Amino acid sequence: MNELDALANIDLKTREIKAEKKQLNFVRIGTSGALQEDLPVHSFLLSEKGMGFDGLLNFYANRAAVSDLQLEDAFTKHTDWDSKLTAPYVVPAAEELISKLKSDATRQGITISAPGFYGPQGRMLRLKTADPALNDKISAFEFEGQKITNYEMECSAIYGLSALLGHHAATVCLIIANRLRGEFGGDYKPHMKRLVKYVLDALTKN
Ligand SMILES: O=P(O)(O)O[C@H]1O[C@H](CO)[C@@H](O)[C@H]1O
Ligand SMILES: O=c1cc[nH]c(=O)[nH]1
Repeated sequence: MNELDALANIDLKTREIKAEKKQLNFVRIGTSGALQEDLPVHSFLLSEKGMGFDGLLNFYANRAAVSDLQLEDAFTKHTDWDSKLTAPYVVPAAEELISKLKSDATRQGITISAPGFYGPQGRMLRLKTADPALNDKISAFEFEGQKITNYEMECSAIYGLSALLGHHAATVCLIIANRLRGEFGGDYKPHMKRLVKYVLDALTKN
């Protein structure tokens, strides 16, 4: 994100920040695991908010200005969040992109970006997780009608840095597994092609 912003908004010869800033649009197309039982494998999930378990945005000044602090507070209380973990941050997607990408073909929700695929998403092989009930608490969480729908690993950082830098971002993921139903989609490439076409069509119409 910083590199892409630098290409647009820093004069690389003089190393000065340009007076007039260019606003970029970022749309992440990814894969994700569902955290709600009614979210089918191979459905398209549009992330209205990104919730970071990675702590990235906490390193930046003014991060509160772009964050949904009420939702963060409700979530940390609901999960009895361990203070030794990084504080979760929540950043909304750009409304302009959400309205272009939202349709009957998408479901909307809050997406958690985890800093790892195993423990940070509640998966256990030989190692047990610190709070084995965390995924159940996440699926049960509701704030002002909003629910957490899925796990992946990049959305929240893209939303957070875009918002701080004045860019627009959205994420649409193909659901490739439903953790609650124990469903795993197998070869998802044809469905990913469908999603890429859907996003390109939605962004270029009108
Ligand atoms: O969405 P893509 O880029 O497929 O990446 C997803 O798959 C990786 C985990 O296997 C994570 O990076 C997650 O976000
Ligand atoms: O469950 C999943 C699926 C894809 N990517 C993730 O990070 N988690």
